[in-house]
Amino acid sequence: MTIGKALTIAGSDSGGGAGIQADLKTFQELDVYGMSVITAVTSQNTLGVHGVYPVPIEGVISQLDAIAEDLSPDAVKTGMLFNQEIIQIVSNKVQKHGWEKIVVDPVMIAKGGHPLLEESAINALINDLIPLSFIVTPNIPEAEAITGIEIKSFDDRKEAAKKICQMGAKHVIIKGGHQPSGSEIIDLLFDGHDFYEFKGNYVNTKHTHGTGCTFSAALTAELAKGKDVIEAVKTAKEFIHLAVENALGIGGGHGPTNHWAYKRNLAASK
Ligand SMILES: Nc1ncnc2c1ncn2[C@@H]1O[C@H](COP(=O)(O)OP(=O)(O)OP(=O)(O)O)[C@@H](O)[C@H]1O
Ligand SMILES: Cc1ncc(CO)c(N)n1
Repeated sequence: MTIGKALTIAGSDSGGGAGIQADLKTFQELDVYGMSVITAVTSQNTLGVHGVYPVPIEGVISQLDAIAEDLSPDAVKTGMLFNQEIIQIVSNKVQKHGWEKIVVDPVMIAKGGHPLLEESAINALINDLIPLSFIVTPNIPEAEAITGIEIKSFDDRKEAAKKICQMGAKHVIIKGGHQPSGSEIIDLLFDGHDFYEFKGNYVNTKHTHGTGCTFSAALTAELAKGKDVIEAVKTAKEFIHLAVENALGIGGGHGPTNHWAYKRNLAASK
């Protein structure tokens, strides 16, 4: 039996709804073997971020090298990278080890407003990581920070997507969670030539902690299985939609999504 192998390079969320924890849960649910490089430990719950503790750079290097020596990931995602030094190391190692299917989720700010990336690191993200990416998955504020384009309309989003591909990304998907279009949320994919829209009903809930991480992890899992980008985005959108629709109601703030929902729904429909 061959099994897809996916690696997440991201921060730990003690609350379990976002970051490394969301990524590994998602990989598991999509039948992909999950591995992790932890860049920072965060103390968080559904109410907010209490603290951020970056892993010393030697620790990040050592985790990346240990994986490269023995396990070759079929797809790799990056999440919270926190600072310029970590971004540059990740960029070097990705190139050195010839890892190809790189999904860059340019995590910048937690739902409650706490920064998860130092502002001085945005240039490193643009110069060192985006050019290596197979796909970048910004939300609207992240796309604005990367491109300097203020996104108010769908046309602004298209312009920002073009600019991100010009920076060297093979694909970009600008997610619509921060700007619902009526009763729908539209995620916009650009492959350098064409635009594709992925639509889903907007679910009126405050339980959206980790939606971005879960979406990009599902996308990475599908790429690790060898799916093409359109198929992978379709599955990722379905996965996150069901996860939000069936949120667990855990915690007093922005609760986690339901990582079991996609597989249970699939099993029930058989
Ligand atoms: N209320 C919702 N109902 C349905 N789908 C949603 C909802 N909120 C987000 N999504 C979906 O979740 C995915 C992530 O979108 P979003 O724009 O929220 O990312 P994000 O802001 O990066 O998340 P995070 O805050 O975890 O970083 C997208 O596919 C989006 O369509
Ligand atoms: C560790 C971590 N990564 C990403 C996010 C964004 O959802 C978060 N809240 N925490």
